[in-house]
Amino acid sequence: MASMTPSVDVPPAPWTGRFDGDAPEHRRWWQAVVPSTGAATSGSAAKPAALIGFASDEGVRRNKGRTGAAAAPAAIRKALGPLAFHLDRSVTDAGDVAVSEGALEDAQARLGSVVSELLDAGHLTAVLGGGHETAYASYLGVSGSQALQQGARLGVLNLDAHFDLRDEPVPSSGTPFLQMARAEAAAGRRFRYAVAGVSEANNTRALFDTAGHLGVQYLLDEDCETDRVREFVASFLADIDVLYLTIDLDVLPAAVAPGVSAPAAFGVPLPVVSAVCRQVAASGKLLHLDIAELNPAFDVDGRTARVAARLLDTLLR
Ligand SMILES: N=CN[C@@H](CCC(=O)O)C(=O)O
Ligand SMILES: [Mn+2]
Ligand SMILES: [Mn+2]
Repeated sequence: MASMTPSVDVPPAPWTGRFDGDAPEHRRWWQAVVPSTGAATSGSAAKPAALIGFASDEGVRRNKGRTGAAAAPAAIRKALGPLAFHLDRSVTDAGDVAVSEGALEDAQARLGSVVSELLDAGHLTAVLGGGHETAYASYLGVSGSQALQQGARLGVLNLDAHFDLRDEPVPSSGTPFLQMARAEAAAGRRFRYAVAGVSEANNTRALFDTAGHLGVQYLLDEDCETDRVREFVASFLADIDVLYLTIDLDVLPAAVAPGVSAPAAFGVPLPVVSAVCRQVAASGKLLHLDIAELNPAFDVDGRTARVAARLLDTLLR
């Protein structure tokens, strides 16, 4: 008898999409995804993937942004459902962790526990955010996993127009990577953090200084041409054992990703972001990923949700 993974607030709901038939050659995501039992079961060689939603607006609200990201997990599942399923791995849906009445820290801790548990059961975990406060919850999950406890060197790669290294009294969508830096220092580990797509115009001198002090490796949006990003990512991957990839959809140009809190005037082109996803997926080092900052209230005909779904499909190949 299948049981729900403990600690989620919203159990997995049925997926929907176009129906072309029951045979394997007709399969789409909505027909392939099964509700999570917490245990990893896979008939194929690749690790099974587990999707977990983080229905959170609280980080963006605290960061003075445009709220609406709590509706993103459902919007991403809706965009993924009709896509043709070409994956070599099985995919389970663990449902959502939700933030209630401003209790962000509690929800981040709970999502962290769910992620650790799914990682330790042998899954490739993928969180559907939520604002970028999702990243600190992801980090809690990754840092609590057996892989890290056993000494694996973690790298955090962020595709984002922003550093999200704000030094604020209250955690938000603007602070997750400074929170990680402090937690890694407290654990006596080196914080390996790289950001591709940083917009100089949208990060203050103070944020660049913090990045400098922390030894953050970054590439500006204007320098994100495919070969250069490929080299940047390859050199980051060379120095780590396991990767946590986080995609803030505002790394993309506003025309491609209008449904975010802070749309990018410049942005990194989708083919470049997609190439990074393929590179990361092929590296064998991807431990965990998340996709953050989708805001369906500002989306145009589901454009941003479709991009999120397409990138997830690429990453889980
Ligand atoms: N996740 C948030 N990132 C940005 C938002 C910037 C903005 O709202 O303009 C930040 O805090 O820097
Ligand atoms: Mn951003
Ligand atoms: Mn961000």
